[in-house]
Amino acid sequence: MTSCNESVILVTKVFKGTFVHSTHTSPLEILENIILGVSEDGKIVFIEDSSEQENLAKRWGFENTDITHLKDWEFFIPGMVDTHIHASQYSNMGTGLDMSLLPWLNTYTFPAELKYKKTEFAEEVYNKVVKRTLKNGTTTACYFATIHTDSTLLLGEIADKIGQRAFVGKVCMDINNTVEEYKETTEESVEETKRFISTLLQRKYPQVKPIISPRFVLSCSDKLLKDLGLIAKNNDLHIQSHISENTEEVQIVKKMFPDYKSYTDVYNKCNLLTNKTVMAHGCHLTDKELNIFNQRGAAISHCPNSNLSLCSGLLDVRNVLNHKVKIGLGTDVSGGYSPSMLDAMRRALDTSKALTIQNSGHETLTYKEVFRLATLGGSQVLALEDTIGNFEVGKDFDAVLVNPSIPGGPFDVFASDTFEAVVEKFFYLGDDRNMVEVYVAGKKVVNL
Ligand SMILES: Nc1nc2[nH]cnc2c(=O)[nH]1
Ligand SMILES: [Zn+2]
Repeated sequence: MTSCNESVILVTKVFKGTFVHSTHTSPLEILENIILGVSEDGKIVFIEDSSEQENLAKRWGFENTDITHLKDWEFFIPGMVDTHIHASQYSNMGTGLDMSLLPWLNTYTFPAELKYKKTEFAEEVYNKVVKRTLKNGTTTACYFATIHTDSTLLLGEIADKIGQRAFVGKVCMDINNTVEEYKETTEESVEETKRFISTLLQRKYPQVKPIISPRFVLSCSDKLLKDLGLIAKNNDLHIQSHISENTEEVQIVKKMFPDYKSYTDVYNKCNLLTNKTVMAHGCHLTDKELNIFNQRGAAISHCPNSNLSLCSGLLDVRNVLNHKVKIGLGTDVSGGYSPSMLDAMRRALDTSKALTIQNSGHETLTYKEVFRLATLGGSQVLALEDTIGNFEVGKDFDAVLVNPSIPGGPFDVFASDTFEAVVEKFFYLGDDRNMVEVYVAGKKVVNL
């Protein structure tokens, strides 16, 4: 296929069928009878009503035989964005959820992360986590790895090779009083972070970028936090950490940092709260702290499976939205036991319904809203809204082809169903068996 007058843009893929996505004004749009074109470099060139097919074919130089027709009931959704996942905890996923956060970290998680000193171990797990999440429709993942630079670089290499869009973070921690081997000196942490960033950036992966990753306040000295804030500022980098996940953690932070006004104030004063920051959890943030998030343009990753599994808290997403703070969803593997963003959507709904049980005045989230959180919301959280999140001309084609009636699939579709009912069933009941193709920047990275 060639283009004519727009000679520099080559349309290499054309799909015809139904597209389901979110916009700022509508959490769920079902666009039927659509024709969408993707350029050689993976960008959406047009998305129009199929009645425009002939005009588009002339303008962009494609033939009828170049068009891929979606089958009955099939639809595309935007690739989902996991705004918080620990790649290194994937080997523990589905185990050890019988404790609250701090004992869980000391008993299961730090010993597990220590194993990534060996790059052979990292290689096996990181290949598996990237493949598993992609197969579940996560086209963008924001990963924590471990303190080990070489293993973390390997995670970046693997995400690039397999084709997932990713932020990759070398964990920074210079405090660990329980698993003493699993920490760095302050200098090591800073120097290795610099090495990690410069090496990863030199590799010029198109979709894999570094992210500054102080573990959380309880694992980092004041000096380390400040130095990392400076590195992020000087290099205009993304930042991720954890905040106000559990009440015990919040109390200890208060005691450790009596001169700061709040947990949020600690990160803020260290230059770690920017419009490229994503903080996981935030279950116990006050309205004052949410206002600081809003002012700084910082975002929250809501990790409802983890919040329930570790009995951390119930984040009031409606209140976060009312404060105009950017918010998306995270699996938080392995505090969360599922690698699936569909699960994150369902647990976000469960959490919102639990809040409604406690307070009938609470405005429950809808299934459409949690879909928006998993896609467009996630793109905002990672400051990628101009690149991904929904089907708009100029954005990259990150997409999942859903076949709701796949033989042997997890639910049934009836001839009497409306299209919207089938989309809703997929969100509540679907799984990776329904995700028959996955695209990142126009490239097919999963094919059943
Ligand atoms: N859920 C979760 N919370 C944390 N807080 C600090 N580290 C972690 C972690 O690995 N998982
Ligand atoms: Zn986490």
